[in-house]
Amino acid sequence: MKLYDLTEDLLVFQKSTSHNPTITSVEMDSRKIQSGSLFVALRGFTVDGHSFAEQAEQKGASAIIAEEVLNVSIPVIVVKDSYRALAQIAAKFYDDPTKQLNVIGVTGTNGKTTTTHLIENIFNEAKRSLGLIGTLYTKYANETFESKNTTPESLLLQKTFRDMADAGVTDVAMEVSSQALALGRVRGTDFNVAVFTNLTADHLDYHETIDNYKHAKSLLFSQLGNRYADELKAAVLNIDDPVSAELMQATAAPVITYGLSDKADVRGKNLRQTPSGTFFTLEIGDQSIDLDLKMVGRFNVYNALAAASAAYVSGISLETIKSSLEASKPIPGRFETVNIGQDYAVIVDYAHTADSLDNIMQTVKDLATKNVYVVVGCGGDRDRTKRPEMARIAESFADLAIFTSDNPRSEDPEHILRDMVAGVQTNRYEVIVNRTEAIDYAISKATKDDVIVIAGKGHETYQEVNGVFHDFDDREVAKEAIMKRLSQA
Ligand SMILES: CC(=O)N[C@H]1[C@@H](OP(=O)(O)OP(=O)(O)OC[C@H]2O[C@@H](n3ccc(=O)[nH]c3=O)[C@H](O)[C@@H]2O)O[C@H](CO)[C@@H](O)[C@@H]1O[C@H](C)C(=O)N[C@@H](C)C(=O)N[C@H](CCC(=O)O)C(=O)O
Ligand SMILES: Nc1ncnc2c1ncn2[C@@H]1O[C@H](COP(=O)(O)OP(=O)(O)OP(=O)(O)O)[C@@H](O)[C@H]1O
Ligand SMILES: N[C@H](CCC[C@H](N)C(=O)O)C(=O)O
Ligand SMILES: [Mg+2]
Repeated sequence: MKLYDLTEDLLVFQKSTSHNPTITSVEMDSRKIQSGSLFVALRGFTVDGHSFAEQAEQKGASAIIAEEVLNVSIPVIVVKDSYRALAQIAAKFYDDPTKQLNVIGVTGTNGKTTTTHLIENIFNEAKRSLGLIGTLYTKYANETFESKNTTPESLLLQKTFRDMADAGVTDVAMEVSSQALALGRVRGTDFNVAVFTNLTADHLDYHETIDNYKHAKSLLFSQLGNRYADELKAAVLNIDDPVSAELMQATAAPVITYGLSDKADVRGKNLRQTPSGTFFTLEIGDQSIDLDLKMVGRFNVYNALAAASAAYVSGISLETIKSSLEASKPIPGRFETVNIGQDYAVIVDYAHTADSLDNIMQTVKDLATKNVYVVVGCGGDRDRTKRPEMARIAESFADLAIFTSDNPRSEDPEHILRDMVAGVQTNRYEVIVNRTEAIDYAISKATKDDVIVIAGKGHETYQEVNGVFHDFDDREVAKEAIMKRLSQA
């Protein structure tokens, strides 16, 4: 593709030459440049991509998109905002793949990974070919790719959509993080369905205020647009979360609501918890069907209702929704049980916000017949305000809370733990900085029918300390501790 064709829709401030080279690839990382690449220079959080312009030229780049005039001899197109330009160029270079796909974006503080997996199960059952993009991985056509971000930068995202469309994918379920929305990673993505799970405090290190955070989330709904031609457009909103009223105003698309209240279009009724799941009646308009969800917790009913709504507006029948939700497989690190024959329960869960911890602990407390222990920490270089809150919630539900390290990143683990302990109101807690020792300790205390919750890291297989990713998997550490105890018995 010629440079000018690729950039014809950009708002261009300056062009260094009228030379119009052929572009064979688009790159935002100078290290990946090959002969014929277009390099888009981004000002990042760590480094400024503009400082790699000369390197890009030496490696054979044909042209550069930048926010300033550069001292290179290849064509430079100066734009106001390289991130915006990148999203437009990427969509164009990969021939607008999302025009060919039914794209379902899921946003909200908690439940995105779970909801997208439930959507995947429903679409698989309906024999549609669905691609998944999110925290755990990108997955389509029987292949799985590692994720660095929950929502990738626009360039990788558009390439992924193109590969999906070429592989015969028809529908995509993707997690859309608030950071991705704020940074414009999904500009250029033509969403058909936008789903909102809930909003509670998180990521305030990044967004600073809850209003900014809310605003970032609302971008998914404001960019959803109107329904035109034969294209499906729908905003799927959780009516029981007050933020939905604002999102309803933000979107021009038709709205379908879900929730437990009577006012919802898609309703969950007659909830009944069992140790292995939740029975409820799924009502859509005047249709209703009983459903035996193999997931515990009221919050998972919300996730199921969100997934059911997205599937319903995409044309999938209630019967298919029922059978696929009933057969849903466990999601890695989400209420994942570690069971090697011990007589107490060990649950690994990704609750790393106050609201998710509250939900998971409430659910466990409702089901437990004996003592409940929780091992939990908070990530470093992340929202500090959630630390005392999470500690308070942990000790309020558990008979004993063991506070430990999550991913300390660049922070002193003792300092993070001090922030947590500032929130406690009882003495039902202990502090053990080393996460392996904390898990060992919890397991050494358990007796028959007790429940141990290990929260915060879920599926993660590493612990990040000062930029180094050490192998660490709560499920493996718990298994070893249980085995050690069983062998000593
Ligand atoms: C704060 C943030 O969002 N950072 C993202 C950002 O990194 P960055 O700004 O530090 O990039 P940088 O290293 O400064 O590089 C700037 C530019 O120079 C280029 N470069 C760099 C080096 C070089 O030699 N040559 C070169 O050209 C880079 O390719 C880049 O284009 O761009 C990277 C590439 O797209 C992202 O992977 C990275 O996400 C990091 C890993 C991150 O932790 N992000 C978090 C905040 C995030 O986005 N989280 C949400 C999920 C949260 C949730 O689910 O709860 C997410 O969607 O993942
Ligand atoms: N609808 C929900 N409401 C509140 N808490 C939830 C909900 N669904 C899941 N959780 C809790 O939040 C944790 C994370 O769930 P999930 O991974 O689905 O969310 P997420 O939005 O993808 O999170 P992240 O932004 O970190 O990727 C779960 O392990 C569970 O404890
Ligand atoms: N996407 C979230 C995940 C947090 C997981 C938790 N284990 C932590 O490290 O804080 C974040 O990066 O804030
Ligand atoms: Mg997720």
